Amino acid sequence: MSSEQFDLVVLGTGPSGGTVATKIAKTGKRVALVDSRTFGGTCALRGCNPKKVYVNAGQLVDQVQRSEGKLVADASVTIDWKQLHAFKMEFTQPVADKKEQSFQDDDIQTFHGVARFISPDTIDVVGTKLTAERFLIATGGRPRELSFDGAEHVTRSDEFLELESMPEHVVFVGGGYISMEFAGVVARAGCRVTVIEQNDQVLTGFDPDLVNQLTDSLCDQRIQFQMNAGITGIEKSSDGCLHVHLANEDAPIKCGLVIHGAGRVPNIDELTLSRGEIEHSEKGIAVNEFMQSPTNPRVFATGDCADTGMPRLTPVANEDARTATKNLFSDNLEQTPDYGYVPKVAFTIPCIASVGLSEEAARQSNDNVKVLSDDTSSWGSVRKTGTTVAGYKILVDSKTDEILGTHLLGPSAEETINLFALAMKFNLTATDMKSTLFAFPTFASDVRSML
Ligand SMILES: Cc1cc2nc3c(=O)[nH]c(=O)nc-3n(C[C@H](O)[C@H](O)[C@H](O)COP(=O)(O)OP(=O)(O)OC[C@H]3O[C@@H](n4cnc5c(N)ncnc54)[C@H](O)[C@@H]3O)c2cc1C
Ligand SMILES: NC(=O)c1ccc[n+]([C@@H]2O[C@H](COP(=O)([O-])OP(=O)(O)OC[C@H]3O[C@@H](n4cnc5c(N)ncnc54)[C@H](O)[C@@H]3O)[C@@H](O)[C@H]2O)c1
Repeated sequence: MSSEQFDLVVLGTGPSGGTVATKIAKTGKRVALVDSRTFGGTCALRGCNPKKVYVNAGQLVDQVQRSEGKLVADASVTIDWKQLHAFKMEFTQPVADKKEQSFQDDDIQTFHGVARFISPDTIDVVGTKLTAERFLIATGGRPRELSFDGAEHVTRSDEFLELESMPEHVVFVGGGYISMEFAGVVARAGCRVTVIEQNDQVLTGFDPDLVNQLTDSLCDQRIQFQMNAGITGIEKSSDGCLHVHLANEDAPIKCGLVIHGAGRVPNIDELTLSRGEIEHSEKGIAVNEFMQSPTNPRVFATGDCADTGMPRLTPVANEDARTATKNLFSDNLEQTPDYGYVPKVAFTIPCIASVGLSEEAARQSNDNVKVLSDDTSSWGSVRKTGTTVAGYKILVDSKTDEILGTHLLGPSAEETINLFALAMKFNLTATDMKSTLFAFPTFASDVRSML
């Protein structure tokens, strides 16, 4: 077994690991970077970026179809899944080689394989021992294991993004981000969709009233919901069809594909963390406010694998990375993350977005909550797009004028929410926002009418 010594070994090449490796290498430290899959991580290869290509296709078809007889004369557009996949590959295919080359250009030594701790200061990567002064664990997340019979027939999100055709009927397990985003596209591709959710709301974490407005509109578009539903098993018949059995239904749902959208968990099982004396739980690797392991101070963790209590999103992974970069070789640990108010967007059709407190949380912590809300589907800005689903809910402290939370549904919600994240981070009041001139006609200019 060969062995090598580094200042820093980074596990994972996603938004958090790759960034830290590059920044520390530029300070002259000897850095190694390990990944068990192709270089680039989830966001660039199997998450945000390729997903957005598919969502763009779905949104385009949706808008054209809604605009027939208004903006366009003929709405006969279709999604060719094979062509869409090929277009997605234009974005994902070059990533691994480009990333690895750029790491190597920065004198980072790259390793391929599963990293496992064999002691507090050494990992093994397929037979090579890497010893280091510091480690950064940034191994991300993976789909939660499903416990029902036939779970092996469920297609994971990364496999979904490699498919070149869609069957007539697609079932999604879970009604969170992944299912609701992909379901919108699959439906616009002409397939029938069933979303099976174990709870009584899909898209938990978003405003329930806006979610209901969204799901009501989706039900008209070949998407059906099975709420409070438990899957007891999936069987595959000899003709290749899948039969999804639900606890509360006699007849199984017959479909061609079942997609996993039932949540992700920290990807830490293979790391043999106990041998590295690294505290962890099912919520991820324990870290203090400096992103450092409390039980092995040479180890830091960032992104989806770290137990920070933050949403598992790319901007959070980026902020974790900024924090870890500052602290890894600092004599005085000082840098803590500044997450501000993390905006969340589900790229449904149309998008739903949120930043700050929910109405329920705001009312629990504040007696002066003023709720500003409306269905904006009749507003001119929305009608001009052909969209029929839009709304907002803004929570303001009636005494201080502070914006406590903002929830948006409709065209450009994914962009407009960032205005509120900025305003809330820098303590702009509702009156400050209302008195700001925004270019017209834009969706931002609606903000003045909302407040
Ligand atoms: C389908 C999908 C869509 C998403 N869309 C969005 C979105 O629109 N917006 C958003 O903000 N977030 C989105 N996310 C979440 C986002 O991708 C993650 O929050 C982000 O990638 C986390 O970055 P990370 O650096 O923590 O880990 P990752 O990007 O997951 O990278 C971890 C890397 O570690 C490697 N690794 C794992 N185990 C080992 C090991 N033992 N040894 C060596 N290497 C290992 C993996 O191969 C991987 O390359 C999406 C996720 C998915 C799955
Ligand atoms: N736009 C974005 O920012 C974006 C997009 C995709 C993924 N992500 C990230 O990836 C994570 C994982 O996404 P996800 O959609 O898999 O999870 P999720 O946590 O968003 O939603 C999972 C849903 O599945 C349900 N569920 C779990 N087990 C079930 C079962 N056996 N039967 C029926 N329902 C079940 C849960 O009740 C929940 O509603 C997200 O939490 C987020 O961090 C973000």
